[in-house]
Amino acid sequence: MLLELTDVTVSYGQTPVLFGVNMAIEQGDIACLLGRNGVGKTTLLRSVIGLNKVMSGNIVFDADNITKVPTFKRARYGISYIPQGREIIPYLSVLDNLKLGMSAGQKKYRKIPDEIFEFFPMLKQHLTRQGGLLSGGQQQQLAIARGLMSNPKIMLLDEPTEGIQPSIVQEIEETLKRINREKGITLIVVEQKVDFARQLAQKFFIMEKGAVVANGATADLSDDLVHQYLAI
Ligand SMILES: Nc1ncnc2c1ncn2[C@@H]1O[C@H](COP(=O)(O)OP(=O)(O)OP(=O)(O)O)[C@@H](O)[C@H]1O
Repeated sequence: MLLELTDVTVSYGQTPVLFGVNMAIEQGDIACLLGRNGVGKTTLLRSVIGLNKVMSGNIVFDADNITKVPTFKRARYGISYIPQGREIIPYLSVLDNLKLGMSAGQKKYRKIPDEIFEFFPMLKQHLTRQGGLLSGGQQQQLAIARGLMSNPKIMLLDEPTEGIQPSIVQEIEETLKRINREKGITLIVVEQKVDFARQLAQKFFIMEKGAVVANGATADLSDDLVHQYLAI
């Protein structure tokens, strides 16, 4: 198992948000994390990268217990987090935004590796442009590329298709599949769009009220489950 969460509990102040989450991700998986607004999906990703403190339970990554390891060290272990809203630095160039990702990982690149531009050819044409001037879809691609710069084993993506036009969503889906296939990088993707999740991922986890309540192969993600846990 590459990543295993056991009985993970997280609170904001006195308010518990995750109640004993269990989740197991194998090396090479593409897993989607589904659930209605506010059930704790973002909190779960933030706990894995160390931005939310775990009150009880354990997070084991690549055979190491990382529950109390600080965020910067988790990046060195090979965990990359691409937050919702992408968090591109608007006044920095595309190149400088990419370089920000370099320092996070264990292996430090001295220049942007060519493969980044093979996955995202668009970035090469816009290297000197300010990040804030890119379209939403381009910023998302930049955020994923920046996440790759730390040479991760796993990437945690929070709603990578949110607010992005359908043609770019398709492109992002294909690129994520290539990153998984060609680099063997495991992906956990928080997603609202069930169709996108079904096409991208082989496995699903559904959350409800701070816990994982269903999981399995996306081929078995039934309309009943969608209705019960995801329909608004
Ligand atoms: N910084 C915070 N302080 C207090 N409560 C918070 C904070 N961040 C989130 N919450 C609460 O924790 C719960 C889980 O939020 P979280 O963002 O993890 O859910 P989510 O499933 O990712 O939702 P969404 O799809 O809206 O992003 C919600 O009730 C939310 O209001």
